[in-house]
Amino acid sequence: MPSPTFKPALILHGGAGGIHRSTLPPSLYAAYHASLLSYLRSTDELLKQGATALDAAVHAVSLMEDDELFNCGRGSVFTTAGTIEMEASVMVTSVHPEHIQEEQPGGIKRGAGVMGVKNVRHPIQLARESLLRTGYDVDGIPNSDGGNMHSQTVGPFVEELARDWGLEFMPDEWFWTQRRWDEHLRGLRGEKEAITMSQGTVGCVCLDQWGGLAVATSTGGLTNKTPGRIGDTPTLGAGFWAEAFDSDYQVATEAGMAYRPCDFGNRSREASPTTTAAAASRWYLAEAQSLFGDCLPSFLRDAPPPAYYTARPVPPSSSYSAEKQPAVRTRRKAIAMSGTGNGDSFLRTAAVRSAAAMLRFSAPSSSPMSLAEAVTAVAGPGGELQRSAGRRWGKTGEGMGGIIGIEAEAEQDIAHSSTAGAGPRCRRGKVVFDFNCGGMWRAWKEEDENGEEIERVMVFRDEY
Ligand SMILES: NC(=O)C[C@H](N)C(=O)O
Repeated sequence: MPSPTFKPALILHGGAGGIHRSTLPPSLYAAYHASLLSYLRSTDELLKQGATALDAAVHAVSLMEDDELFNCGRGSVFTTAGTIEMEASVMVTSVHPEHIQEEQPGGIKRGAGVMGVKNVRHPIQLARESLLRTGYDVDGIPNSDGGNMHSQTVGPFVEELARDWGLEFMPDEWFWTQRRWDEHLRGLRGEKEAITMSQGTVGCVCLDQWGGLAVATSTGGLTNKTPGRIGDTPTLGAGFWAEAFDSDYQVATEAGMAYRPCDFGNRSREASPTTTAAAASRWYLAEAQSLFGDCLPSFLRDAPPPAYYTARPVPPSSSYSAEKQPAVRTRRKAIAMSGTGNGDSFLRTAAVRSAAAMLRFSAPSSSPMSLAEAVTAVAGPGGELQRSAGRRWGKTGEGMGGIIGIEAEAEQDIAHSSTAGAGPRCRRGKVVFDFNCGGMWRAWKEEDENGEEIERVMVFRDEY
């Protein structure tokens, strides 16, 4: 286990949709606010006591599954047939490369989704068990945990597993709520909702003290969905995602090396061009050109360096003195996201993995994207989700939604530096979110740059 050097961070969402000031009564706002604040605080407390990101995120979502305000667990919406079919998922990653594979709970499978679930009180706990029980240990030796290596499993088969694994079951009446039933009936009659809360999926993203990130998401789906419909919530890359990647780069200057601080893509603190990865690629290309000259194929001999992601370049040859050798920095980034909204649109756009890919493949370049920018590009106003609705935007609910996430970063010297192996330098996570519709219920906690704790609960862009 790496040392506990990260400041925990977390964000919850309680759904996004056509929520407007004029139709949101103060009493309903107060109820959501109180629930979200209390779950935020108890989850934060767990993280501070040393819980893993996975356990903390599952804790938060379990609380929301019991709270009928939210569209998950008790309080789930109904299908056209008047049944409840729930979906949930979890995924983990870590800022530490060795942590994810070897030691982080869930590191083997990384992500798991369950769908078409009935009567399981906490579908999120079923998703957690599905993640942790793999049938094998990290070395591939079979064990008897009763699990398998599948990433997605469906009811009623997954309910059998839930029984075997000792999860709690509840009768239909537990899940039935008047509010959702009325919504179901109004929907069948073709009446419009004043507040389209049926999109109230819940999600939680946590960063723990060890640099572990986890996302947990749970939903009843969309009001009056067709029985058997599978949404984005249990589908990897559509409604949830977590991944980590190295953006290695070399820093070489005449005088030695330059250090680029961890900046989460904040343009106002952008490093100078001489310290960017693009500069490093140029440096390597120049080296290759001078060493191999005409032996290089013409596209490499004459071409400018690529602006896209490249594999880690080989360190320079031994003909260079120690002073002139560049420092090799590894900036490892870990991200996790949870989406909420029209799941069919999230599926069609592979929404959260698209955001992750934007970030991953824009680095290292002279202008790597931050997670905030990628989330906005997908779920912000005018973003990929909204565009995917075409002329149906605003009419069918298509494209509507929001995404929450956390980006964490650690920077290490891995060669040619007196601090090589000194461990990660940056130990904060950055909470991000955006949405393209009236509102998104969300609550978050993080540390600002001065170490001050920020605690917020909001639904609109501005305070209620
Ligand atoms: N409430 C939601 O966010 C709905 C969910 N994304 C779905 O389409 O199943």
